[in-house]
Parts: sequence; structure tokens; C-alpha cells
Amino acid sequence: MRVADIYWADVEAALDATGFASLGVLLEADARAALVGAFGESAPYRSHVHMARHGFGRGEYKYFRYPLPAAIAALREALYPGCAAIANRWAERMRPDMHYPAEHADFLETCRAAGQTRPTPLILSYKSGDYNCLHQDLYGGIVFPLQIVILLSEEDDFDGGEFVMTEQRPRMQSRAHVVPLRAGEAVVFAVNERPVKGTRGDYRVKMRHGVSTLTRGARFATGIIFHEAT
Ligand SMILES: O=C(O)CCC(=O)C(=O)O
Ligand SMILES: [Fe+2]
Repeated sequence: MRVADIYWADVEAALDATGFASLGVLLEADARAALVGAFGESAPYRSHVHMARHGFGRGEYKYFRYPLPAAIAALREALYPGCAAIANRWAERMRPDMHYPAEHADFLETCRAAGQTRPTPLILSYKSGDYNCLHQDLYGGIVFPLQIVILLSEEDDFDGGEFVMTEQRPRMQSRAHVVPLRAGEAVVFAVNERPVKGTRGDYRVKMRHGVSTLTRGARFATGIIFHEAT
């Protein structure tokens, strides 16, 4: 599967229905192994977070520094235009003042102008007992409304550790989604909120994502977030 083979109309339909959509397997085994193998190094990263110290859950993650690993940089650039087209249609329904440029390089300029200059792609590592609390990856006032997660481990490397999303609907009870991920599979999902068609026009539901507790093994994932951090 290549980015050029993604059928974006199906992606948009799934995003509209549930707030997430599979993009297929976009990282092959050798690329996954290279990213996992470098987790223990320090040179490729700008920061290292122990989730328990911040109340974010249990496990570790690291933000890549520039230059990003080639595979991550290539996916971020190649996936952005398809995502931006959907983001602009969502903006029309939710945030009519927002418009996203067609190319990621131009969106990075928007981030820089707002003082958001640090890269946000990251790699996460979980062991048995680890989990990632429900959260949103907001790093400043400029927010690109879609982001990507890719499972780097094999499905049988671990038990539990499911990618989960919740949606908080206005004046209603929250809904949960368990999002299945295959090794190397990329899923695009709503960062902050998504539009839902109601009887009186669209309304916004707030989305959060996280990872359920691992009950066995080890799990690695990488996240591609399109906005930069302050
Ligand atoms: O480990 C995961 O699957 C989720 C990671 C995450 O929170 C993210 O990519 O933003
Ligand atoms: Fe996240």
C-alpha cells in the first residue's frame, strides 16, 4: 500500500461517520523495525517523556527532532494534502474562519508565524501494565484537525493495548470506539472535534484518544501530528 493508492473519498466517509479511518498498511516491517530499534537512542529526539510523571498514563514517548526520520517526514508530507482537503470541508462545517493550505510546507509557515516551531511527530513505547490516558494532542493555538497513528509492533507482540477513542456529544452520554490496528497500519483520526449532522444542522463533538492497558508484551506506535508545538 502506498499513499498514492489511498482512496480519499472512503477515508472521508469513514471520518464523517466515526471520527477515524484506516489508511492501510503504510510502514513495512523493515521500516517499522528501524524506528523501534532506534527508540533507545537519544540523538534522534528532542524530548523524552515518562508518562507516569505527568499523570498521562504509564509508558514512555519521545518527540523526534529535525531532521525527522526519512519515513516519517515522507509520510507527513505525502498524507497532508488528502487530509487538508477533508480538514477544509470540516472547517466549513465547524470553523468557517479556518482554512488549511494545500501543502504541508505552507501549513508549517502558518505554525511558525504563530510561534509554533518544534516538531510533534513522536514514538511511543508501552510494556505490560502501561496505558495512555484519553487526551488531545494540542500544542498551541494553531491546530490541524486530523492526525495519524501507525502501529509499529506486530499484533501478537502484545495483548490489550488497544487504541481507543471517545466522543463527547453535547448534552448526551459519551460514546467509545475501539480502533483495531494491524502492524504498520495507519489510522487517521480527529484531533479535537468533528462535525456531526443533526436535525438542525451540524454540531461539534469533542474527541479524545488513548490506549487501553497492555496485559502482555510490548507495543510501539508512532504518531504523526501536522501542527508544530510552541
Ligand atoms: O500509542 C498509540 O497508539 C497512541 C499514541 C498517541 O496518543 C498519538 O499518536 O497521539
Ligand atoms: Fe496522542
